[in-house]
Amino acid sequence: MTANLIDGKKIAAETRKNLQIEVNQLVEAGVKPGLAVILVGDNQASRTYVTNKQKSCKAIGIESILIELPDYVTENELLNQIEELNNRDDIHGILVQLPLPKHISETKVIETISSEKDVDGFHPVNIGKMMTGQDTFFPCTPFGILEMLKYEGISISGKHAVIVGRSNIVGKPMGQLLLNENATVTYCHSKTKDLASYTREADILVAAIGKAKMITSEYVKEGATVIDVGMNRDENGKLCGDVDFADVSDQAGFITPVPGGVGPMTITMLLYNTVKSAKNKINHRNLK
Ligand SMILES: Nc1nc2c(c(=O)[nH]1)N[C@@H](CN(C=O)c1ccc(C(=O)N[C@@H](CCC(=O)O)C(=O)O)cc1)CN2
Repeated sequence: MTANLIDGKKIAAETRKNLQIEVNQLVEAGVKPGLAVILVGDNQASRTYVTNKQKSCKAIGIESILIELPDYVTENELLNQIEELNNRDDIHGILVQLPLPKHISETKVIETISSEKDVDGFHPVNIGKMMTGQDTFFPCTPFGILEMLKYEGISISGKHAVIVGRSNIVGKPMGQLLLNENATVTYCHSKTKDLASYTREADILVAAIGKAKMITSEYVKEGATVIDVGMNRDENGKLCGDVDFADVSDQAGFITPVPGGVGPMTITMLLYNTVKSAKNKINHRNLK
């Protein structure tokens, strides 16, 4: 059997078209959605992601500003910069590209961003709302994965979802979003013993491990949906995921590629959250 490909690029393009219509409507109502992106230091991968985020904003009419800070910026200087953006009326979304240099606390940075402008969905208020099933900004990567599953008509309710990886930005919120959709969720991580005994039970397997091609067909149940969040380089320096795509394609029912799977949806959901924040602003204005 050869798995059905979940084409993230295609789903992202369709979603962005719909978002562009919403942006046009917002502009007509006098609100141009604005996103501020803060990049600290000179990590090449982070720079590429930030450039892609800005290009994607521009393509659908979202105003985006980039604030570049040197890697020796102090934590206080960064927090002051965020406070300034919190107070700007033309900025509806703020994100600080991660990871940050070691002398800066990610927790403090995330907590300083106004929860109403936290389009990354990392603020504890937004995480709490997600955990209690409320509408809010959801973290972009797991939110994008959820949208891909829905787009493909893959049912989630009653299914066993196994998440490999427990990061705050992907693994943990992924499990919560799938639980909210009535999946039975198992979390696995670096200390899990006999990983394959869990992953082979998964109807939906999400690999967010950070190890090139680690998930081979022995880890996958026949017909399972396999979502690859990995972003690694293989032995030839070629971009690859956490899943051995060629091997697992013969075993899975649905599979995402790397590149062209989860990545484009991550950026799309950032655009979605920014538009949502601008819409919230209009709704608040109309309530006054
Ligand atoms: N503040 C944040 N920091 C980080 C996040 C995040 O959601 N918010 N996630 C990741 C990086 N990331 C977005 O920031 C991201 C990673 C990868 C892609 C992507 O489109 N990948 C492409 C391939 C890109 C390439 O060729 O190198 C793909 O999969 O097709 C988008 C966003 C960590 N930091």
